[in-house]
Amino acid sequence: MLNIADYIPYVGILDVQIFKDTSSTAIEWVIAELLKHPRVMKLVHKELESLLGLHRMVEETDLSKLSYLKMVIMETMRIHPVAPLLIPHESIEDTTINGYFIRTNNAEEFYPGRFIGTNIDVQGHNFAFLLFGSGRRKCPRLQLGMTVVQLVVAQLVHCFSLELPEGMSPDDLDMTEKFGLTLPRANHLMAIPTYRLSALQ
Ligand code: HEM
Repeated sequence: MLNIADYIPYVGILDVQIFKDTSSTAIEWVIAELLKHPRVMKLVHKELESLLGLHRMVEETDLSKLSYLKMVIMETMRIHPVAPLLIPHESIEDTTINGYFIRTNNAEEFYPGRFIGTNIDVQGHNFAFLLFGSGRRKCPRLQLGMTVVQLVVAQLVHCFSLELPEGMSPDDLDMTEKFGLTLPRANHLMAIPTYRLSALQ
């Protein structure tokens, strides 16, 4: 059995609290959402396999090609904002504002495909989506944070099939948050890994 929080080597090496808090929180939530949504996990595996095969690990230079994985990470961080004090909002009824249609109540639905065909990114230019803040006080380590989250998630998911502990179904997965300056899982995520890469078997 693997405690995902203990299995984040890049974060462990850099002994910087802010770095550990933000990046490891995001990584743990991404893996939790993937375990909760096996169909999305399959699509991430498919993207990784079609781009890299199963004979080598993901490298930093591969990340720009992993567009579905990036959407999964953005969708996870939209639902579980690492720095939650930028208050989240939700529409309580279907509405149109300045020509933009805003659907009711789908803010909590995990749907990475919502970013397809949009130019929404994490840079803080889209005020609907401010994962790292915006303007002069936005996160100065946005690039580092995103790169580490993408690389660690890509390597974990590419190298291992991750299964929930025996008898637990995706619907049983506890997604309780612990509110504070950051928004980690209330309980660490446990998963059972099996090697996928042929070189590692
Ligand atoms: C997934 C990773 C991360 C997320 C989601 C994140 C998010 C944020 C957010 C939302 C803010 C507040 C921006 C505002 O007030 O408008 C912030 C500020 C800040 N972040 Fe990050 N961060 C991440 C990673 C990191 C890392 C890795 C470091 C340092 C190694 C870092 C250092 C800082 C600092 C120093 C500030 C304060 C900036 C200021 O007040 O001028 N962050 N971050």
